[in-house]
Amino acid sequence: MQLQNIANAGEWTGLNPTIKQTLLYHGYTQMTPVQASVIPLFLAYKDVVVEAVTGSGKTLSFVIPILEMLLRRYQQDRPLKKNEIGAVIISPTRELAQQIHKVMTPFIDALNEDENCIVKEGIRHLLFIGGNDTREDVKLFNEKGGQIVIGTPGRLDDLFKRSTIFNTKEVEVLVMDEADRLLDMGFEVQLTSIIRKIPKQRRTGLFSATMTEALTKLVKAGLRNPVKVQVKVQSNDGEMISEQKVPSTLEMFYLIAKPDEKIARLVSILKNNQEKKFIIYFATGACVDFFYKILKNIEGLKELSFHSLHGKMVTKKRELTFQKYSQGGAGSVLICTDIAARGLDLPDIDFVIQYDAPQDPKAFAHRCGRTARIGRGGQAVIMLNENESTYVEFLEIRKLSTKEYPDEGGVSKSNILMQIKDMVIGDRDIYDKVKAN
Ligand SMILES: Nc1ncnc2c1ncn2[C@@H]1O[C@H](COP(=O)(O)OP(=O)(O)OP(=O)(O)O)[C@@H](O)[C@H]1O
Repeated sequence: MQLQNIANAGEWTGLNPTIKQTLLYHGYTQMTPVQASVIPLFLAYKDVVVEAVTGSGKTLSFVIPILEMLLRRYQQDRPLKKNEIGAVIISPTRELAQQIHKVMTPFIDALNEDENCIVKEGIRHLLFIGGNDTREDVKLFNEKGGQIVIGTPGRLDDLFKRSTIFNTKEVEVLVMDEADRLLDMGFEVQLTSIIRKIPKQRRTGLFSATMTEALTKLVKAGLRNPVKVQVKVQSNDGEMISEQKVPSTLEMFYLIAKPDEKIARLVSILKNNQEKKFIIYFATGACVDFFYKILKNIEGLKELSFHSLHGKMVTKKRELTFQKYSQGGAGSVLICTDIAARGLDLPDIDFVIQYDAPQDPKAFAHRCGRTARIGRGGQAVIMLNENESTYVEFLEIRKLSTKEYPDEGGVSKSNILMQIKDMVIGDRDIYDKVKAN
């Protein structure tokens, strides 16, 4: 595999004028470094394995080439028939798939509005994710087809197997976003099954901020002589670092607290930084439900607006929560599991708190990466119990965090515990959650 290390941004060149106009309209005046490297490679029909820091613009680096390659095939007089798919994008979570769909929408709208667009029947991108009715998915595709499909691996595999109306023989581009996560989540069987249905003569892209050894197998099975793109990050002292997974505009801290002090420290951070937008990670869905009920009722936090998100919630509720939190400003707090650790692009998050250390060490960087995106600043704190203090060494070795978060005070531990006790006694539902924890 060839290795390309890049650090510089660049001008948008050689793109369809409508696509370029849409980029400029959105204020994307220049390509980010990852885009400057990946777009030309993809357009030169190379397979790519892309490892670039969180929030560096990886999504557009595959969205743009997919659209350009689709237009190109129509220019070459190779249009797609109604039930033929030209590109498949696989994402590990429903939220991320929805986000990719949303990033692509303005480009497709602009192309469809352009009377000179070569795709006269219109370009359609369809979203196929778990939680929705598969019969609706089939109906939707059957009605008008879709040249680009975006989805979660289980649902895509299911649809491609279940119904012969999805013709994948013309797929030219396959993208696996957060590719390492797709494998970690145990989707290897579904990925292999999808890959088998797609022609070998395709372009494939694997994208993530963190790559693992396990991916080597997938790369060997699914990619042909790929170029590996690693985007270097400039550290504060000017050194170029390629192993860094998070941007240098991110300030990272840890704090060590006894179990009975931890919640008071959390309350103190929230109370003392009410002008910020937060995301807080917990280990399980039960913890999320519990802290959601508790935190919003704690004195001093009632002005904040809390939202909760985990995998056991139904899709509609997940969508609604995500939408409300995205629109919320200062004082919005998302309480969630690792379901919201990767890929989600919420540019105005100021503060990431990891109340529970992640089980998978790679999730650390992805969680932190929800803030400080595209040159903005941000802070991230990981809260550790005393018996987890070796985690600090792990962070130091990885050059991730060496600063201890100061105790901002203003909160009495015994008062917080008293409030929680009252809430637990008064609420059977919370009581059950406490027992479950
Ligand atoms: N060329 C550009 N100029 C300015 N902003 C951009 C550009 N490209 C993308 N962005 C913005 O940067 C933000 C991050 O992009 P994106 O979500 O693609 O990052 P990512 O690398 O996929 O991050 P993660 O690893 O967390 O998934 C988005 O808000 C996007 O709109």
